[in-house]
Amino acid sequence: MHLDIPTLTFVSLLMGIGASIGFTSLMTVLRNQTVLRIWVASLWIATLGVLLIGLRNRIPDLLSIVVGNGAIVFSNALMLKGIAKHLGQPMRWRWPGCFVLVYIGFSAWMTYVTPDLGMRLFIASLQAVIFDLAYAYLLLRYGEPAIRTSCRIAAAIMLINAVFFLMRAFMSVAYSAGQDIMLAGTPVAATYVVGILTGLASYFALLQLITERLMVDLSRAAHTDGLTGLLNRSAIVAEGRASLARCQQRGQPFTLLIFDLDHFKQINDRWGHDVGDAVLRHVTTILRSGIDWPHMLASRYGGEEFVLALPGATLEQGMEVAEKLRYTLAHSHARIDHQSIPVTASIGVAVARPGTRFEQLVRQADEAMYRTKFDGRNGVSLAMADSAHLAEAGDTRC
Ligand SMILES: Nc1nc2c(ncn2[C@@H]2O[C@H](COP(=O)(O)OP(=O)(O)OP(=O)(O)O)[C@@H](O)[C@H]2O)c(=O)[nH]1
Repeated sequence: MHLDIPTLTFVSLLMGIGASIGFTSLMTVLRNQTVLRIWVASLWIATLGVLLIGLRNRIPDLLSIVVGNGAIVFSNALMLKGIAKHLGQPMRWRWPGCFVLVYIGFSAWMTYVTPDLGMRLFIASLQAVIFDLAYAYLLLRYGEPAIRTSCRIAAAIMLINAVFFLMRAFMSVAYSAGQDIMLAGTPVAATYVVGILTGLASYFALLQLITERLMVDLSRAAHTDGLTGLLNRSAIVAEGRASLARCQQRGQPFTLLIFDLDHFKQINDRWGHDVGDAVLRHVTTILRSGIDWPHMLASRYGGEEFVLALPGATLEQGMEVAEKLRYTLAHSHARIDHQSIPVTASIGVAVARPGTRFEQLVRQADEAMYRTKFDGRNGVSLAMADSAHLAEAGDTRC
């Protein structure tokens, strides 16, 4: 077996074509993954670059060296853009764009003005090192905890890539090669073999990034309400049960609030369902910005009904939170399409007793909430058992 550079370039080309086809077919299934589109474009452009470089001596130098290397550096910039997008970071084209242009200019200079294969190889390797370090930096710096495993693995592969390209930058080129990379000699050929392996690892790293992101997105979608982003009904029941059990084990109190928007049907009937939806989002914003309780669980339980679980909150603290919520909602009209829509809520509060199950607590708070509706809405009521408890203690709030 003779692993010369043309053979290795051909293997790289086949691998690039295979990976590009594979990622393209994946894109047809995962249509809404815009990141995948960017990476697919990057892979095809890199493959084109390898093809043009591989056709050295068969096509003009302008195409083989300048356009070929330009395609590779542009594909690297696209890969960076995709990684930034994957991590939810905006990336402006200014610096990567300048880098690409300077690199292309340099390739042309080193081809036509002062031809120097060694220097060309050195700079080409250095640009790869810079991009690999940039990928790894982004992945380690901005990978959110939920997708950290795939980010760390990908970053490790990119760092190995960077080390490999750094070694290639200092490889000596055979004297007899002249300006032809295909004759650069055994040390450079050996780096091609390593490059094929690390390239393969990079494809798997991309797949892993996409897979972990999809799993996190799916799990989030299964737990959250699409309109408000709050927990959905089944998620609050599951998480509420666990939270209540923890509080009961530690002997801590646990209070639950249910609130239902008043006359919500009238909002829908008068302004339409879109405005109704916007009102639900407005209520969510008030909830998120106005109520700050450690480890609070907030959920849209049904249509215009919300549940708040307050682990560690006593009855009195739960009542305070409920009153604050009622007051804030009643004094913050939803401003939608230049209209000011008054929003009030009827709230029910229940505190867990020893052995109370989460579902029981929800039922008790729900009954209290219906009493608020009955009493004229825009108010707070306690569950029966809790009212009796407060009355015994001489508190008249119930
Ligand atoms: N816009 C919008 N409306 C919803 C959604 N889910 C449920 N609704 C509407 O919420 C309204 C609830 O009406 P009702 O149960 O009569 O309650 P209400 O008008 O708030 O009256 P009270 O609860 O007695 O104060 C219905 O018109 C539902 O169509 C939703 O996701 N978006």
